[in-house]
Amino acid sequence: MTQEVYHSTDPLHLESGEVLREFDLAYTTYGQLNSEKSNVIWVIHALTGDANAAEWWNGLIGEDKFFDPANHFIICANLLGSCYGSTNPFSENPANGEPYFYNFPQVTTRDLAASLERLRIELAIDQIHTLIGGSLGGQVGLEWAVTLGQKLKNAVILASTSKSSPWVIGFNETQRMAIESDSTWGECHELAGIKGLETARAIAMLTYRHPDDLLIKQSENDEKLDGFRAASYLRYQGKKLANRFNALSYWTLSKAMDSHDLGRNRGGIAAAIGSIEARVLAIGVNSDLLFLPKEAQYISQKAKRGTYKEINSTAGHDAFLIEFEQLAYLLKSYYLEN
Ligand SMILES: CC(=O)SCCNC(=O)CCNC(=O)[C@H](O)C(C)(C)COP(=O)(O)OP(=O)(O)OC[C@H]1O[C@@H](n2cnc3c(N)ncnc32)[C@H](O)[C@@H]1OP(=O)(O)O
Ligand SMILES: N[C@@H](CCO)C(=O)O
Repeated sequence: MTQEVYHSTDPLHLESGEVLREFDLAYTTYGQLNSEKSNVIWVIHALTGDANAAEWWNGLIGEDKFFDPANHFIICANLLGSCYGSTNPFSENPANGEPYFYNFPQVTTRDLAASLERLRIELAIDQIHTLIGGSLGGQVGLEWAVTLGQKLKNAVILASTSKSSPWVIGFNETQRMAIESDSTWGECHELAGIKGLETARAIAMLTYRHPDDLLIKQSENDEKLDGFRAASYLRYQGKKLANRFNALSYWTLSKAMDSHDLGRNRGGIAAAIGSIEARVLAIGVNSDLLFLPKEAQYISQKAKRGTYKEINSTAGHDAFLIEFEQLAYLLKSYYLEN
């Protein structure tokens, strides 16, 4: 495993019209590029993930796992705006030498894909065998797949969509409202809005799970009036994220998710999906209440060479981070068929 930081001094022109004069992308690699340069697996993390894909996807990546560093060159970069080593709102703004804080520019999923493209060029990777990402990672993956053309062979898009629905945007807005209601929001330090972030994560968790999942794991054994397990679970999850993330990065990346519209300036989403040269495997989760299975099905239907497969789980949206055995099985059958 290697962990590196790519520093770009070439300005990144963002969709908003703003410019990032320079930026960093922290990235992790596992395994070696083979002599044919044909074994690249590029992983894109979700909203609060990091570049260490073999940690959070440990059932899928690692020795004797589906993506094995003995055979594959696996790479994952921390997304721009996130707080795990890439340029984010707490990074120094080269225009004034101060952290960006609330002046960090709006970044879109297309901008995030453009930053990954810079890293690909820097690493002289001419061919990506498989690009794989879930949720926000799937959105960025789709954006990148459109521009990669024949440099990409397979795009695996998990629990994601070609355009963020009003439902997704609505949930993201309630989470930002929670952050805004924190009296420390607006202050310039890493704990600004942190209590609000706890609430935001608690709201988000309800969209990442399914009612049946909570019924199985958080039901009460005794008859009580208060102190419910579901309540302590959500509070715990809020604190857990607040201990490893910050509200400004969360704000930035949730806005990026809202912005996602593969068809923007491309004649609509059907045309944009249809322009992807790679094979596309869209995987939905039957219990996903956030990114609905029909959104993944749509991607597979509009792709020139699309396949749809489904994870069966009570886990809800986050099943793509949990159901490793099914994922490995679906991937294996997909590669055998294609
Ligand atoms: C530096 C980094 O960590 S960044 C990279 C890691 N993160 C990512 O990549 C983001 C993607 N990952 C995720 O979103 C999550 O980790 C997931 C979806 C994969 C798994 O989520 P989890 O929180 O582990 O699963 P789950 O919903 O079952 O909750 C289990 C946790 O809730 C706790 N819990 C369960 N029920 C309750 C309850 N009633 N009250 C309080 N706590 C509870 C458990 O003790 C457990 O705590 P732990 O995480 O400290 O072990
Ligand atoms: N649970 C995921 C978000 C949903 O894809 C994360 O925290 O990154």
